[in-house]
Amino acid sequence: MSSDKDSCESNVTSSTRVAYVYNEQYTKLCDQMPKIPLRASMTHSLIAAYGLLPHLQVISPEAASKEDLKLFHSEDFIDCLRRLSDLDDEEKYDDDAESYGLMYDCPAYPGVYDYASAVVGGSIAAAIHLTEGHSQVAVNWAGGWHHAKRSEASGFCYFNDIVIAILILRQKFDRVLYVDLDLHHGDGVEDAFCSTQKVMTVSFHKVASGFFPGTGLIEDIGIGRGRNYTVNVPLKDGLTDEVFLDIFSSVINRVHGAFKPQAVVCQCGADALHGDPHAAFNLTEKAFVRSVEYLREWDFPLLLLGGGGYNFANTARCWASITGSLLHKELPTDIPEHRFFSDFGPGYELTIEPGNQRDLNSEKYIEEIRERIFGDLENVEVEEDGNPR
Ligand SMILES: CC1(C)CN(C2CCCC2)C(=O)N1c1ccccc1/C=C/C(=O)NO
Ligand SMILES: [Zn+2]
Repeated sequence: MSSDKDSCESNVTSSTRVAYVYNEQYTKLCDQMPKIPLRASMTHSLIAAYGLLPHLQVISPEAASKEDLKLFHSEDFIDCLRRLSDLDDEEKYDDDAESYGLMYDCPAYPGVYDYASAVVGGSIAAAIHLTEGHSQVAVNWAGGWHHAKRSEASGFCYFNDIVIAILILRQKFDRVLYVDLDLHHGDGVEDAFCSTQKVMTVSFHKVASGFFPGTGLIEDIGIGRGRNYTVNVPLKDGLTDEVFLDIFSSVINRVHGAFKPQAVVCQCGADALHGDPHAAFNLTEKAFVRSVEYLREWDFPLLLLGGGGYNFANTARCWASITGSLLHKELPTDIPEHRFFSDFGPGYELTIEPGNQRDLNSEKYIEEIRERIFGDLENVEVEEDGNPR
């Protein structure tokens, strides 16, 4: 006779369990990223402080091997990053470095190879967890580095963990949907899959003159066989939760109907939040939580990744809120006492205030881009293949 506990445990099936990539060494390594110091620990500590760890299936990652990295990156780029990462500062920059983007925004600071390959290992572990059917949702908040190219670091992204995770999902799922919620265009992932019908990339991001990376225009819809399988939703400063969720749900609904994805990867870069130093959009965590809830409703394998996010307390608030929502847990508004409590002042609350910048996204503008995207999606038709998931 199983006890209540056993029976309640047994009804945690693969479809309700949420896999969560974490181990102490991994998080300490991610904490060392110069531009986001301690952000990984702040996110994990808040999730732990809300008592969510016992409800998560923690998966401990290993660093990606060179073979793993070669699924997407060129060997010469991998070798160069390895070499530069082991040097200390003086003889750091040879002309190789420049051609691989390993200067300026992406310095090959000591240990960057270990950090970047650990993060790829985290997203690989999450993707494998989904292809093996152990859970329907897997989360790697330290992942999401969407700008990295095959042979070039870019925008503070060194190895593209997202592309490699999608390639792994593609070993089992015929059609994979990639959704990018980061403030910046997910150019590295779009470039990797712009000429295939097997991966549809949908990026919601700010477009403005001089704003990085400068790509992701509405007319960029993919090339060759991949034409119409790239979707870009260019948005302007002042975006609100309501306007975002309206365009998000209408576009994603059409994408779902046209592309019929069998697995979804969603990059949840939190630099689109109000309070981020970019000070671009007025979004709160509700925009992210509701977007993920929307994707969750389709109940196919879902991989969630982090990305940008330079107001570290707000980034932790956003990703902890998403994690709570995945577990159908209502999190109390008051931030629990924990190691980083003092960073959550002055309000010490989980919710983020909406920004009040003027919204440059007029109704007319939003209607124009919605109609344009709907028109392009009319050209997408996938035959319902017989393959099981
Ligand atoms: C160096 C960081 C990554 C940090 N950062 C912070 C510093 C203070 C305010 C924002 C940037 O703007 N950065 C960038 C610099 C050059 C090019 C790209 C990015 C960001 C990319 C990104 O977030 N993609 O999703
Ligand atoms: Zn970003």
